[in-house]
Amino acid sequence: MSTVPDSQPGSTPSAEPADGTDRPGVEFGVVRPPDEQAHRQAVARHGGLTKPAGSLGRLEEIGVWVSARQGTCPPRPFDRPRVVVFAGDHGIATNGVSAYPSEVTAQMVDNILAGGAAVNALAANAGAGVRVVDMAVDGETNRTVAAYKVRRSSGSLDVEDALTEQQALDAVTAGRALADEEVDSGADLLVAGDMGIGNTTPAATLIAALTESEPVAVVGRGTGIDDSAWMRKTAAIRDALRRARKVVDDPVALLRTAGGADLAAMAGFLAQAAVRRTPVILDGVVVGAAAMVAEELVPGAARWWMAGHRSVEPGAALVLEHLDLCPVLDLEMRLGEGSGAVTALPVVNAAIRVLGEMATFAEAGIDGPTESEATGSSPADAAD
Ligand SMILES: Cc1cc2ncn([C@H]3O[C@H](COP(=O)(O)O)[C@@H](O)[C@H]3O)c2cc1C
Ligand SMILES: O=C(O)c1cccnc1
Repeated sequence: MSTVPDSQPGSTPSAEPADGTDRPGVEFGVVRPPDEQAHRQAVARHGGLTKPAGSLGRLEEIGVWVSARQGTCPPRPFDRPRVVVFAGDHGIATNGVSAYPSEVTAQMVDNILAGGAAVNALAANAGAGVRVVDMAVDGETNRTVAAYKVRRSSGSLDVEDALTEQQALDAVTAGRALADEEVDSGADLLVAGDMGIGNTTPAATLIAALTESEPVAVVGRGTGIDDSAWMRKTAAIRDALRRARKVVDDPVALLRTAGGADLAAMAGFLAQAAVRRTPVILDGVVVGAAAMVAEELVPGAARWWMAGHRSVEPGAALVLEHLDLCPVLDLEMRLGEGSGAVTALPVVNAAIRVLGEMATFAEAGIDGPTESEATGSSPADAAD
């Protein structure tokens, strides 16, 4: 069991400035580190299992990672993994930065609700439940889905802030509440997904701002844009970045300026998952951008996240480097929705079963390594 008690669900937004600025902030509890004792036990257990030391490669590291987050060795199979897909439109989509029209966002929300999206199939394969929330869809969704809706479409970030101050706070607070709801309902692994035409433009802008990169280093083809759309998208990132760079030290202001309600809610969700000591598998470039802001909101949160995959979007590689994360998979995926994260989940489950179910040399009556072989280090020893 964990030696550190669980943090309580999030407090309400503070009426007082929380961040040294003259405006109200959103309060998060403290992020505690993963359990070191469980980590050590898991490394030791891996060393005694009936295989040459280190032979299961990164599968060993992943099992140890889960043990340390669950505070127990061997780790438990996940009981209730949950995906929350954050849907929202972006004004910038009308500039021709996506290969698809904004109407697809609302249509895809219905598709996810009907079980027909990629994330539904991949989550079913991994035994994960899927929920979709409308943070800023430019259309009507049902009352349950829209319970946390902040506005219809976030602003066009090339010429205006994506959100007002209050909307940015409301969206981060909504994400925090959603993580609390899921954890309080028994979720023991969380995944954030994205659905929103145009959302790779704000994602790229946030990544450029936080990694001090130029637009051409972060811009990607998103849904599959052609060269002229690529140029419009790069120009939009450049224009948004001029304003975003001025607020790069203030995560809520950054989300207000160059994010959007969906990205802000994802950031609150990922930060609160860490506060609640609930492991997360990150998805691609959009979730990655939100994760980078979440780490600014709540330093140390990234220790509770693993990278499910390396999206082909160039910004995704910058996120992985910035957060020092090594992806489980590299399948040339570029979809979003949480699809890369739930594709990685069966591998994570495999790592859990290996650590929990394999026999030790002693149990199986198998000779251990000779002394010279026993000195080799195993991937499971890797620093966490
Ligand atoms: C049918 C369809 C399903 C999707 N599922 C995720 N995305 C992904 O692609 C979009 C981001 O790319 P861009 O910035 O180029 O618009 C978002 O909707 C994202 O969730 C989809 C896109 C489409 C068209
Ligand atoms: O990596 C992602 O999250 C991604 C890539 C392309 C389009 N939408 C999302």
